[in-house]
Amino acid sequence: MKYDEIMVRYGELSTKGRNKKTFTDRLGENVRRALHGIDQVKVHARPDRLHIILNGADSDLVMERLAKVFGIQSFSPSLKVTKDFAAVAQAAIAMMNEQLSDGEKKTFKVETKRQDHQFELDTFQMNRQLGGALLKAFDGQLTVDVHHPDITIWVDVRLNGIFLTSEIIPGAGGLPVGTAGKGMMMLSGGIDSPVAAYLAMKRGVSLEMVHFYSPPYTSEQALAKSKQLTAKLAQYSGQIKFIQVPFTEIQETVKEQSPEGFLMTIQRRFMLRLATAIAKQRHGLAVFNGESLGQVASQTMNSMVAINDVTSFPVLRPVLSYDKTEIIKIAEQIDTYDLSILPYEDCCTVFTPPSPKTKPNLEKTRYYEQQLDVDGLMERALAGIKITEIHPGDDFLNANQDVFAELL
Ligand SMILES: Nc1ncnc2c1ncn2[C@@H]1O[C@H](COP(=O)(O)OP(=O)(O)OP(=O)(O)O)[C@@H](O)[C@H]1O
Repeated sequence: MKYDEIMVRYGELSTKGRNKKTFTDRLGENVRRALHGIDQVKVHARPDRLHIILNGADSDLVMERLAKVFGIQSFSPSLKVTKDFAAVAQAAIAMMNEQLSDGEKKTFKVETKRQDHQFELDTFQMNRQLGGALLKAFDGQLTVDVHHPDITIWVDVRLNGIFLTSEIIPGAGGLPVGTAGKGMMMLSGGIDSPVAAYLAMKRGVSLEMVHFYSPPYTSEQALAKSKQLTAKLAQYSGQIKFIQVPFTEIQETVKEQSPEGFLMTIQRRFMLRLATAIAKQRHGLAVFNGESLGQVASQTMNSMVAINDVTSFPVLRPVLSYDKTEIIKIAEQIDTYDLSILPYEDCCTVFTPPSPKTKPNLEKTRYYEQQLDVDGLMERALAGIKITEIHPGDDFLNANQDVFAELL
């Protein structure tokens, strides 16, 4: 069906009182960004609803992109007709036709809302007359059920025309990305951190990805994979800055100079210190990671105490209380799982000792770390940072197809 408009209902943001305009403006901007390249559409973010005027654009494509924009409760593809009952009836019959296969019997109701009180029919009259027209057109196939209908035709009599829809499609929920401030996401190539990133963005956080890599111990493919995950996540937020931080010197030094039981904790402290320093430079308000309580040695509360010691920034862990199976389920939903399980060598895996401490002692950790040139190592890692801007749909893996084929 050739729809004229997609009508969008706001999610939680409609409860935000005086901040509402900031939220609706931001959502409007995010929707425009998500529809980038579909030039003929017009987006109007009004206080009560957001309207996307299609001007002939493919409604399926628009809705596919819209389904990934946070801050939307639901949306409905709509037909627009002139303020004339015959035109309304014709559009409703066409809509019903789409929903009924030959000879199928269904129940229905018409539900009208009227903004234009000058229109000749009130809501009750419209419900009755349009219901009658549909019963006549689909004689024997349709019966009215006002309580639990199979199909509802919603009619909205507005000042600029009459809009009809028969579908309410659930949106992504959450809050518009950007309304909760900026955070630094520690993104590995694993399963958990992309899911944590998705959940943080869902609560309105605008993320920049911080990725530690250790050439030659980690390969170009491992880096490409993290970038590809970022491109997937960018579908939910628009472009994302990807900050790659060289971590080789730190890992080699820690491995060489620290006792084996403390390698992991000290490496993690460097990661968090670097993520905090980057957040400070780039006006981020918090650091996010993909830790889930008790999952591995570095994710016990004792380890968190020893690692968190290096920062005064909030370290937020969106998947903290999720089981692995729950995390995997989300990863599958957001289509990051297949990428995450591609075999690759993470900088942590390469340097992880066989038996890291699950209860590292904070004083001893500090003591062993003091033996290292922490400031120099930090300075050189920060000086080697490279930042790229990643857009939804960017392709890093196919650009590396040959090397990737070797991995599979
Ligand atoms: N190379 C890396 N670059 C950036 N962040 C990292 C890197 N490795 C680990 N992290 C961060 O530390 C968290 C814990 O890492 P770890 O490897 O212990 O756990 P994980 O549960 O396997 O997480 P993931 O599946 O996200 O890799 C990750 O979720 C991520 O936020």
